[in-house]
Amino acid sequence: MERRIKIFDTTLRDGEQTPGVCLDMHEKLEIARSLVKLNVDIIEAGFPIASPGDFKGVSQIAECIKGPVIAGLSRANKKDIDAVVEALKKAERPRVHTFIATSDIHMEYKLKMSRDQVLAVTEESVRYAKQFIEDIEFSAEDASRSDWGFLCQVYAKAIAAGATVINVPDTVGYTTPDEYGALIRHLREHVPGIDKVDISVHCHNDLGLAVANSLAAVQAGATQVECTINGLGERAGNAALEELIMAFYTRRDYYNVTTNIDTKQIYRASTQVSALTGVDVQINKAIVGDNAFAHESGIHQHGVMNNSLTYEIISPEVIGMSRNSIVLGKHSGRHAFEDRLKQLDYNLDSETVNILFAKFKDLADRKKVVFDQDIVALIIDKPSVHPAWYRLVSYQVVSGGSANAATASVRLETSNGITEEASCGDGPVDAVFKAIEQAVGFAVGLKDYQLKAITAGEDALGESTVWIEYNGAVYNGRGLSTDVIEASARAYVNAINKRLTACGYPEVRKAAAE
Ligand SMILES: CC(=O)SCCNC(=O)CCNC(=O)[C@H](O)C(C)(C)COP(=O)(O)OP(=O)(O)OC[C@H]1O[C@@H](n2cnc3c(N)ncnc32)[C@H](O)[C@@H]1OP(=O)(O)O
Ligand SMILES: CC(C)C(=O)C(=O)O
Repeated sequence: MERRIKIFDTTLRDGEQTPGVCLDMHEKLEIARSLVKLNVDIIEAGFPIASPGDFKGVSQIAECIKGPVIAGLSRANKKDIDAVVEALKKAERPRVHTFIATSDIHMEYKLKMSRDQVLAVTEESVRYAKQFIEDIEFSAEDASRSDWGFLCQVYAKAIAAGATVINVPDTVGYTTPDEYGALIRHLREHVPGIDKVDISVHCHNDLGLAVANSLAAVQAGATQVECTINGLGERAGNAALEELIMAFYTRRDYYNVTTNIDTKQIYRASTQVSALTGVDVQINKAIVGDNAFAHESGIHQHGVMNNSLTYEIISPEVIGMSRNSIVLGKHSGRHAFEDRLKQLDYNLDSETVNILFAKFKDLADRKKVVFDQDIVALIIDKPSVHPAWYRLVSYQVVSGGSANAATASVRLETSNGITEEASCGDGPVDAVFKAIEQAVGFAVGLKDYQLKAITAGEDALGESTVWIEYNGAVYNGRGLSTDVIEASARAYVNAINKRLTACGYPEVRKAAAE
């Protein structure tokens, strides 16, 4: 009989640990809603003790998102556990996820604790959390590099103290499929009470083995898999949700397991997470990369024309990707546009549809064909996601001549009216950024800048992502336009708005004045 594997999504916690990724509360809620559509079993919403923003993100998700279990991460101490319990107060199905490292190297150099101390802290923290919340997940950080005998003792203590899930992380992506499978089997044979709890796996991708290791663990009896959309996460990332799910789906004959995931939501979730985090999906990425269903060579094309199964093991419709990518143009009407939104599974209120339709018409005027990706980009770019402090009204640039010098002027709208500034720069984008910086009146702290085309063709929609840094925190902004300078300016203003929303205007002004 097929076993059902629980899917624990940690895009909003471990995924957010991806360098350069910083999601605000609105973005976290948008992603959480997509995770509900995907039908994941557990959403790890964040690490509440980490920052007030993280706390707020977890509590908002706990309040607004119904259906999946909502988990919050804590170290193995009372202060962290209290923060999780408080943040999850309004959750329908709360879970405390507490962890402590068990490898000799982590215990000696990081925690400076003996094995006996770690055993005692494991028991205390699980017992403490259990007073408030029934569902407790315990993780032995760096489990794959821990002594197996000691690991069995730690998990036995956690289960005796009330853990409902024990997680076996490959924290540094060190293990191999055979070794990890053997570890899971060893735990199943040697940890008292393990048959009463879920066995979870959490794999990092440092050697590119996160998905392979997770699959081997499932074959060895793991019942829950932790993963992220697009494989985001600390360093090389975590096991990618879309790869795991499609491996289970496509090779059901081999793995003999099922999940509750609605595979048709995969492409949408991947696109959304990529846009909101500013982390591109590599073109040859399995399942969701641009080339995943592209056939370049003649022999392959010939085979696919005769029968797509010759070279396609998954059909793109299964992950919610439309085969017919040319859809709408400037002569399309509102009915066709609304119909397309529904096909893409966006059920938006009529006011949002009105705004999007106007943007679509504007885009269609500048672009011959509007692809599904363009429409999704417009939806993700919708203004309600971030309260705007500044709005780009217009800009002008003169560039060329010696040493790429350029001058730019910008007009920004604020609640106090219009502000206008001009500046020189090292090229048009630099000049526009400097003019915007002058208009807002404080040092913005540009950290990184990226520009890409959403679809192919000379009239493609350009997408710019800008990362700025303030007080150690990084904020990313995104801008869309068929004009790449305008896209860049919009992204810059968007990042500034996010930074102001996170830390408030007066504080920024004060810091700039000091
Ligand atoms: C493998 C993982 O992905 S684990 C999750 C990693 N994620 C993050 O760290 C992101 C969020 N982290 C943070 O914001 C901060 O690190 C905080 C708020 C958690 C802690 O900040 P600080 O108090 O400034 O401590 P700092 O991060 O410098 O050091 C970690 C401390 O926690 C201790 N610690 C680490 N893991 C654990 C644990 N599981 N249980 C108990 N204590 C722990 C360390 O020994 C160190 O203690 P010390 O201050 O007594 O030396
Ligand atoms: C907290 C644990 C699960 C973790 O993220 C890791 O070990 O990688």
